[in-house]
Amino acid sequence: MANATSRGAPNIMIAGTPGTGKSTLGKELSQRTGLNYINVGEVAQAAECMEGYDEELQCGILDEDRLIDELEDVMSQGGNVVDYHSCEFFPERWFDIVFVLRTDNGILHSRLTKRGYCEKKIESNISSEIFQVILDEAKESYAEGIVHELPSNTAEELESNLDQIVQWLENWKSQH
Ligand SMILES: Nc1ncnc2c1ncn2[C@@H]1O[C@H](COP(=O)(O)OP(=O)(O)O)[C@@H](O)[C@H]1O
Repeated sequence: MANATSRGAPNIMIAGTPGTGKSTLGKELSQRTGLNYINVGEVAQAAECMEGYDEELQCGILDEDRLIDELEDVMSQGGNVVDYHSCEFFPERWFDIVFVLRTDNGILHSRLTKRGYCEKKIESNISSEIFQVILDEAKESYAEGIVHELPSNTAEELESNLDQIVQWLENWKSQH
């Protein structure tokens, strides 16, 4: 079974409420570091890992077991940046570090409005962000010290987050 010591490069999880900037950060990080970017929502669609549709929240319902099977090989190899809103159902052994992006309510509201989400979906996501649902789930699911909260409101914060993660990656490489 692959673990951090047998992987040639680390696996990084980028989690957070929709609209907090996961794909913006994840894609840019991949470009700067050469890590493989995985958008879990897109993989799930392409590999038909959906098991229905939530009419109220207007989103697909993920078949988590199928998705995990689908990603197992690539995750075992290491060197991935994984973008998905939640991370509590992934195997803990997959990730060397988990970042949870956080965005102020007003900013998040305007990003989700621009995205064309219905009011119910916006409210549900804003309330999830207020109650830091994703952050708490991540903390409950991964070892202490693995989960890090990152502010994601401005271009300056994006740049600072990228710098911090690139620095962490350099340290990881020098230690493995
Ligand atoms: N740190 C940031 N500062 C300002 N705008 C951002 C930041 N991160 C993301 N955005 C913008 O917010 C919107 C949502 O970002 P996105 O990466 O698609 O979020 P997610 O993948 O979490 O749903 C996009 O329009 C993006 O350009």
